[in-house]
Amino acid sequence: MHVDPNEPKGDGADLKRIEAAVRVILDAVGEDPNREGLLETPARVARMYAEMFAGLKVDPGRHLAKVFTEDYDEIVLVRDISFCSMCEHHLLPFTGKAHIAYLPDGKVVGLSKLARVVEEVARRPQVQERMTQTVADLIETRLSARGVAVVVESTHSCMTMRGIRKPGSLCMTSAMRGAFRDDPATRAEVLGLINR
Ligand SMILES: Nc1nc2c(ncn2[C@@H]2O[C@H](COP(=O)(O)OP(=O)(O)OP(=O)(O)O)[C@@H](O)[C@H]2O)c(=O)[nH]1
Ligand SMILES: [Zn+2]
Repeated sequence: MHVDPNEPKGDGADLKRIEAAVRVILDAVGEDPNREGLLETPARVARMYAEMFAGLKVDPGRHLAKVFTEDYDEIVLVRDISFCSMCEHHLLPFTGKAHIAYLPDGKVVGLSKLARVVEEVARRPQVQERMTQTVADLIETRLSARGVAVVVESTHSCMTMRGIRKPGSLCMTSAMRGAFRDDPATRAEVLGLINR
């Protein structure tokens, strides 16, 4: 099969089919997809969806494969990891911050890798609850952590721009595993650090 090296890469997404669908949508809302300002729009939107959904084709857990043996068994917390995901109900963005803490069991991971996991898990159509749990599951299983706490706070465009239209509303979700779930003092400690 001939592959044009200049053809935009869709990271697994079918750009041509997305383009065709966007043309249909423009037409259906009463626009003229052939007017000058909209000519390139279907291709732009196709690239945008490929980027926003790039996390569908990858295993975000691969970032947790490289670990460092470290004699440290207290909380590791990376706070304020910004992300942009897509609500699967309206295909509108929800954006905010994720906070990730874990209790290592003899091995720690590079701090940036926690942000890489969030970044990739975010790039899927989903609900915030599932995103929160997916991140927690990956860290718990790949690091065999004694505890994992994931707190996500975000603004859903589908609640601010349309529908109920409540700008400023914030949705918070959390997934607590291991000691953070079972031990109230450990849970209180991590929530104190996240909320500080
Ligand atoms: N639980 C949850 N709900 C979400 C998330 N993102 C969007 N929603 C909600 O999904 C729901 C979809 O409700 P529907 O009644 O099927 O759709 P709708 O008529 O567009 O709903 P409205 O937004 O109330 O106008 C809405 O209440 C959204 O606020 C999310 O991450 N988690
Ligand atoms: Zn929505």
